[in-house]
Amino acid sequence: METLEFQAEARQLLQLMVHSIYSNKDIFLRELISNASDALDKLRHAALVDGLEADTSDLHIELVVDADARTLTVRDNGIGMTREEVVQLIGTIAKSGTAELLRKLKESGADSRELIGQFGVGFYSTFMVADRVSLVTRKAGTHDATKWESDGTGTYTIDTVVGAEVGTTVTLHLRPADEQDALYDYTDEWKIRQIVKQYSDFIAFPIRMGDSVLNSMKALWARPRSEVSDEEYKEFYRHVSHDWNDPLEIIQMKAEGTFEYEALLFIPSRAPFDLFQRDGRRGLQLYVKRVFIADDSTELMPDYLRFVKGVVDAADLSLNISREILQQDRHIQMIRRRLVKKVLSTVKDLMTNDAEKYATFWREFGRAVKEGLLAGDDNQRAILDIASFATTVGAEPTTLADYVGRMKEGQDAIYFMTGESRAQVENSPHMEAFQAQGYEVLLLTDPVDEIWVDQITEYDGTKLQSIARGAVDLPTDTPAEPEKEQELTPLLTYLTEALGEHVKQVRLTHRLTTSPACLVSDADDMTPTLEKMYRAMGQQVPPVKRILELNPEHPLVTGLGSALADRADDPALKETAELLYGTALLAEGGDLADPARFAKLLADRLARTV
Ligand SMILES: Nc1ncnc2c1ncn2[C@@H]1O[C@H](COP(=O)(O)OP(=O)(O)OP(=O)(O)O)[C@@H](O)[C@H]1O
Repeated sequence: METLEFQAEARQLLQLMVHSIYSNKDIFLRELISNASDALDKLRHAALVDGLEADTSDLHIELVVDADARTLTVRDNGIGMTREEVVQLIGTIAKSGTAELLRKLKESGADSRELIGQFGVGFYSTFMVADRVSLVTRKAGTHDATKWESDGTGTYTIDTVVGAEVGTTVTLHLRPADEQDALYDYTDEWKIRQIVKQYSDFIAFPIRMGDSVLNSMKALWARPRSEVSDEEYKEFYRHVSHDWNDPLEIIQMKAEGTFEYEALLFIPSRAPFDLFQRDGRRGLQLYVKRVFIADDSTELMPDYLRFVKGVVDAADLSLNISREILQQDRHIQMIRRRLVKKVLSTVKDLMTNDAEKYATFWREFGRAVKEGLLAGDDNQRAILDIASFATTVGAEPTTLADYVGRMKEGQDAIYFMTGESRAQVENSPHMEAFQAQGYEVLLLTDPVDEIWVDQITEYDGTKLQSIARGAVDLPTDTPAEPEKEQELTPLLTYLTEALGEHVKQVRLTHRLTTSPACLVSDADDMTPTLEKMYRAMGQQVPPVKRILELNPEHPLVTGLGSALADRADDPALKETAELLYGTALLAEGGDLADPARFAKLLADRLARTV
């Protein structure tokens, strides 16, 4: 026998369990049954697809209570675990981001129940009700079994045993009941029946206690919506999603005819912590005629809808279909297309009928959904229709349709600006004329925004126009004064030369009202934020020079123009040019290439004025 230590994160999580942050302790049984059900699914699948030799004739879960010994045993004849798997799966928390989440959990205190829902604490929840837990498991296709035991503190023991059946048996040595603390007597058969009915009725395998079967085993997705209670849906959602929170929306679908399938999908009410992690949990469960085929089937949902959870039950697929074939299967592709359309149209309905739910949806998942704008399929328009964006008009996000409805007379484009934060974009000099003349501008600050605006140039016939790229002419601009501007031509030539290292062109603009200058990207060039993003991803991108635009009304600009006419060879001119460029960069929140030099130039100049 060996004594091993729990991994640090696992120990922390266990401690939280022992000190029971869940007010509802009954759920430990749901977790154990859920694991058992998964193990049974896996065994059936392995027998079917991988040709594993195993007895799958009577897959079931068995519950045994012993009031005298104060134990509750949950046994399944599913796939089981090897010794390595026990150490790996039970002794550690493999999921990335968990340490981070645990830290948050500690800090937040009150909110911990919601947060912990994201772990799916699974097996460890047994320590809420038991002071000792033992697990004996034998993997199908192997001979020896493994016995694991722990009191949920720092260590566990592990041993090889012989003579066990294939499958897993978990025995809980129950703590004394304490109903005031919602710790019930889990050797009470009635209590067990009630918990199973409440949380695990839909489990597809019989859950037996003595001679009776405790669950109805009805596939929830196959039952008409009117017959299923909200509670049942919620429990099922928890089973498929491992999310503690209630779903935001339930979508049920049924297709008959040449290709039949049923689907029960859920839109969560919260983004999982791993939504933007590459190894995050994603995909739907796939069944064929009620038989579980695969978990995490990413073939059924595009990546940008990776947060959608649920089950698809297809009638006409082969039971032993492999992952590779799934990806190519015409039927699967067709189902996927329909599911996507349905999810998008459901969100659209929320938009019209339940603004609050829609707002929650977009806040939690909008950033992911916008990735769909890059997917190059025919759903671009549908995604734009359900998207909303921060705007200079009010604190609430707006849809593109609403924006278009508010456009000013003569305005022919949807104006937007991308950047790293709302504050940065809102205060950027590019915004001045738009603000002054009352034009609404969308504030796009998600990294993905930088990319899709490059590919999508219009919405419903109205052009999308960045206010920080290319030349912008506002319909209400005051007409230019050609003579005055002509006077500045030598200055433009001079500055283009003097700042050649930093900018590709210097020109006049009407977009500024108070600032002397700003920087804009050429219509086809990469924006500085995008440049930064590529660099952060480790890609080599050559620095892109931008265009310096000057406000012909600003005294600094006109003054510099006259100074150039009077004393073209004054070295101070070049320094002023550099300061002008530097302030334009700072004003938009950019980074100076040589901050020390800028600071010195500025300090010298200030010294001369005090
Ligand atoms: N009865 C069982 N039979 C076979 N493997 C099991 C069994 N119970 C647990 N496991 C394995 O141990 C892993 C960890 O289980 P645990 O309940 O802690 O988390 P989980 O089921 O992966 O996810 P969640 O934490 O969301 O419940 C499972 O993923 C599974 O591989």
